[in-house]
Amino acid sequence: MSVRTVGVIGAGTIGRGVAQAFAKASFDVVLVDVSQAQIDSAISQIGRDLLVNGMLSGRAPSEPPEDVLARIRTGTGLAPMAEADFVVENVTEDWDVKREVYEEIDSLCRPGVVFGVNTSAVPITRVGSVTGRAPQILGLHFMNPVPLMDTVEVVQGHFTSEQTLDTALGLLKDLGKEGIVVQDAPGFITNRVLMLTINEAIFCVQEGIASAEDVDKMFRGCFGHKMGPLETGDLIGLDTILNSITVLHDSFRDSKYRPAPLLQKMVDAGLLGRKSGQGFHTY
Ligand SMILES: NC(=O)c1ccc[n+]([C@@H]2O[C@H](COP(=O)([O-])OP(=O)(O)OC[C@H]3O[C@@H](n4cnc5c(N)ncnc54)[C@H](O)[C@@H]3O)[C@@H](O)[C@H]2O)c1
Repeated sequence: MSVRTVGVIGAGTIGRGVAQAFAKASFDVVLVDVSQAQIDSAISQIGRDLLVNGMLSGRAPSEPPEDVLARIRTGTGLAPMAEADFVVENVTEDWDVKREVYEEIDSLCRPGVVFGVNTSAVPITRVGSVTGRAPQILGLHFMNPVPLMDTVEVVQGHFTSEQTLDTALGLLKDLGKEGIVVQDAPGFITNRVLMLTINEAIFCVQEGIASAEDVDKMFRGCFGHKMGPLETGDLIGLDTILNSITVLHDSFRDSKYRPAPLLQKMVDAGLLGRKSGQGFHTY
């Protein structure tokens, strides 16, 4: 099936970036959310981003932002998904919320339409099991901010077909992104490794081995990373880090994923990183 219209469900942090990336690459986009306020905020952020990124690139914009925005239609229910040739779901990371969405779109969308699951930890095979189209379901773990990150973790569920993978990898190429295929496992690759690293860095600070500033400085200076693990944790949100490492702990039942007590304490104190103004660093 050739893809012209992309359905994007969820207009939050990641969904708005996904909508922007597809519209910029000349696809027609239908962006839906349960909240009109989220849609309004998404559309104004996309407009601002298109302007700023155009200026930062130092090149004349290939297209005025209003032309890109004109390719994004919006709605507050799932009904418009009936028009989609390909769907990317980006709703809240809560299995009950996601399950309801998949049950509904499975009956709304044409047979053969592929569903890309954007999730940090929900198993792709489980999503497939609540639909009648498991071969057409795969994970598309976009990174934040979507328009600037050129690699996507593509997750093959137990029943995901090769044809589905080919369709998705081709679409990502159209967005100027490379998809890297991994198998379905808790946290996939990115979150499994990253969360463990951030959690271990938090243990080091807790034990007084080094300050948060020095831990981050070492990762930047010694390894050439753009950001250290604690800065990265602050960017993602320490509540999200705690949630993710807890999912890994529950899934593997392996004590190496136990959350650092200092991480739990900071979340209890409301010190969540950038979004609260204070985490391991001050913003
Ligand atoms: N934030 C990140 O850095 C990041 C990175 C990769 C993947 N993800 C994954 O992407 C998904 C979304 O994360 P986010 O950070 O954008 O969350 P978010 O909370 O910013 O946005 C979620 C959006 O989903 C909407 N929503 C909830 N129920 C809905 C429904 N039934 N129908 C339509 N919309 C609904 C909410 O109103 C909200 O706007 C999660 O599964 C998350 O794990 C997030």
